[in-house]
Amino acid sequence: MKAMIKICGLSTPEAVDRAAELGADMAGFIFFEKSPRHVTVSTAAGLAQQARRRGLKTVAVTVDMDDSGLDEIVAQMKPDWLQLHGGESPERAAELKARFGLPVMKAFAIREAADLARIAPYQGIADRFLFDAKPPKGSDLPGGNGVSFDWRLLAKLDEAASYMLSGGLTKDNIGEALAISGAPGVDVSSGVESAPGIKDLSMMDGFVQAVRDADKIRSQEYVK
Ligand SMILES: O=C(O)c1ccccc1N[C@@H]1O[C@H](COP(=O)(O)O)[C@@H](O)[C@H]1O
Repeated sequence: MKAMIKICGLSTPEAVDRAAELGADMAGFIFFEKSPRHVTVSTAAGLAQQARRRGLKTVAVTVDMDDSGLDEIVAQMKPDWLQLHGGESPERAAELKARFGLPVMKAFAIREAADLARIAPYQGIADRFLFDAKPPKGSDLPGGNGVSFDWRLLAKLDEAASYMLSGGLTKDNIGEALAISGAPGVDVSSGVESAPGIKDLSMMDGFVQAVRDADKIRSQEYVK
């Protein structure tokens, strides 16, 4: 089984190129001003065009954004996906899906089993779920905190569930994270950075290689 890979918080042409060369599936661009990964709409539009040309699906990462902000992003960046990383209700997610005709990835902050129950009203609305850790106390960021949660919680999810695992993933823990969770996809941001917001190309290499190594182990286990 080949895990889908999303590399998030890209902000330079070099990092977009490397994500494509490495065979990542999705490139995420952050629209959240407090984030060290925040990009302007015009920067994201240029990088997304480059990413699309190189075969990556592009994701606009937004947090409880209003209609006018979203209109501008969708018109200029033309994302393939909308990631909703705030407290967007099922009704809001459905409204945005219909408004833009785009698939929606809804993020959930997970600490305990009860947090996973919150996905129920989004079934049939969200095209994919994204499971991230709850932000640490005092953090200004709803995501991109480099914090993990207990991956065992995901092992009980329906095998057909479309989701990505995120939160504190690195080349050193991704093998274990995939083995424990069985996640069909992974999303990384700070785990491939040398400093907040600065993507490190060799860390990107290491992360993708570690995912592919884990894929091999998973497919051998499947054959057994
Ligand atoms: O990365 C950010 O700064 C960010 C800001 C606002 C919403 C979401 C954000 N990132 C998401 O967080 C996870 C990755 O976190 P980590 O750094 O690997 O722990 C991923 O889903 C990003 O889309």
